[in-house]
Amino acid sequence: MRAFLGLGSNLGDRAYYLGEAVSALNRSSITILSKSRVYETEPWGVLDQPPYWNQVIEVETSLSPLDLLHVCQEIEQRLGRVRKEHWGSRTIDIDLLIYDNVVSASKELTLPHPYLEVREFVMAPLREIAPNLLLPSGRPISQVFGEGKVYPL
Ligand SMILES: Nc1ncnc2c1ncn2[C@@H]1O[C@H](COP(=O)(O)OP(=O)(O)OP(=O)(O)O)[C@@H](O)[C@H]1O
Ligand SMILES: Nc1nc2c(c(=O)[nH]1)N=C(CO)CN2
Repeated sequence: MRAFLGLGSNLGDRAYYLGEAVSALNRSSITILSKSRVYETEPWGVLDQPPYWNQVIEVETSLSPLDLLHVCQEIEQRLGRVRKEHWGSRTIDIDLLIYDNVVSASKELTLPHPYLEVREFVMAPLREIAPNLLLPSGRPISQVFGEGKVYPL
């Protein structure tokens, strides 16, 4: 199945953390189909934190949504992610944005990602690699812009 993952980092060597996360995802059960450019983005939600670097990748995977989530969380742990405040700074964050047409609303995994369409740090890289995507809301991605300024590196 195809899925889109959102990567973000705003602590430490952001390029290192994004690069390590992408290469850690390129494993037996996950094939990376495409990667967006990296974008420097203004913090969303909690504003007084360092700017992020964000990227979106498209993958093909045989993993279930939950197993894919757990792989992402394992990579976050390995890259030293420490959860302090919600939406706070982190070395690396890997979110499941979209997984095929799956809609799930469990606390552990909500799909599509609940903030997908309101975050320009997600929409800009996603629009770059999937310009004809029809969003879960039914709107074409070319017509949907989230909040926040983004600057492609
Ligand atoms: N689509 C999803 N992708 C990633 N995590 C999810 C998703 N849906 C629910 N979660 C749950 O959200 C919990 C908190 O994740 P995390 O701390 O990364 O949130 P955040 O990245 O700070 O905020 P946000 O989820 O708004 O991006 C995780 O333990 C995970 O189980
Ligand atoms: N620019 C930007 N802002 C954020 C980000 C992020 O990845 N990029 N992640 C958050 C929590 O997931 C909260 N705010």
